[in-house]
Amino acid sequence: MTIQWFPGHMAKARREVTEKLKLIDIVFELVDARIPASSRNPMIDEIIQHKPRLILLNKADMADAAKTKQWLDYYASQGNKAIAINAHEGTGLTKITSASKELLKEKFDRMKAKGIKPRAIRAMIVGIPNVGKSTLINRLAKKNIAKTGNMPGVTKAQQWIKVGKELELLDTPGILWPKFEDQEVGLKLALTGAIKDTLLNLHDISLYAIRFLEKQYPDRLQKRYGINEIPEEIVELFDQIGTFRGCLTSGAMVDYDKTAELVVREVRSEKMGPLTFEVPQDIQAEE
Ligand SMILES: Nc1nc2c(ncn2[C@@H]2O[C@H](COP(=O)(O)OP(=O)(O)OP(=O)(O)O)[C@@H](O)[C@H]2O)c(=O)[nH]1
Repeated sequence: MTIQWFPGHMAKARREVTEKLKLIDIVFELVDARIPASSRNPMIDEIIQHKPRLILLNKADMADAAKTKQWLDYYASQGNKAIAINAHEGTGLTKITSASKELLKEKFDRMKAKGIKPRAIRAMIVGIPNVGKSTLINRLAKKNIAKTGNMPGVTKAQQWIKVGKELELLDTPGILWPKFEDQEVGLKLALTGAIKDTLLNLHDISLYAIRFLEKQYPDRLQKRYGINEIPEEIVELFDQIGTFRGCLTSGAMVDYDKTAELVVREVRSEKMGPLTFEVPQDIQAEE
């Protein structure tokens, strides 16, 4: 599902997350490991304020492992705890509870010192559309969905999911909007499936993908499309790809629409191998 965001939707989404923050100890901020910066909500720090946060780099199976490591090191250097996960297969999920405990140690120690009975850590997942929130919730839930509607201050019944003995997760995630203002961010979001193709020109997306592969993973581009030497002219490159893969019109000319669609589909579908579209240096350069 991809939402069309308007100011009214954004305000409502923000309100819903803010409301639920009162119920939880920690936010699990889900981002796409292929675009950890571009898949964040631009106002996330302002929205969650000082609430402890665990960053989860999801879809790590589709990302370049060496670059995921760079991101994890970067977050650590910023004093943020982050974990790479694959919600689809369930990889990395066992670390979520231990990392949450570590982040909340002081708070829970203080509660203990005041004589408050130990309880499970309460968390909620937030993230932009399609980042894998429902997949993660379902993975963590297994069959342990418990209804606990009578918590103080809760008007609407909240469903809590028990994840082992030490963690409880709100069953509805906070859906926040992605960044829109930056053209490059938009292209990355489209390439990873976070926003609809129809919102951007398919040729622009494929051009971005090709330029990216040419720069970062030229060997994969060459191998996949039988290219000996990458030509300087992008049209020639499209011609070679289209010819190699049989994306032709009835008159045996290269069909650029089909070629663009093929490239975008293959970059998205892991046919090119795991890819990461941005590294921490990109955002550090902006800062
Ligand atoms: N390869 C891979 N795919 C994943 C992973 N997590 C989720 N997906 C896929 O990503 C797509 C979106 O996942 P959802 O769980 O529906 O995402 P969501 O954030 O709940 O989406 P919205 O309902 O739009 O907010 C689905 O096709 C999932 O199968 C992962 O770790 N690896």
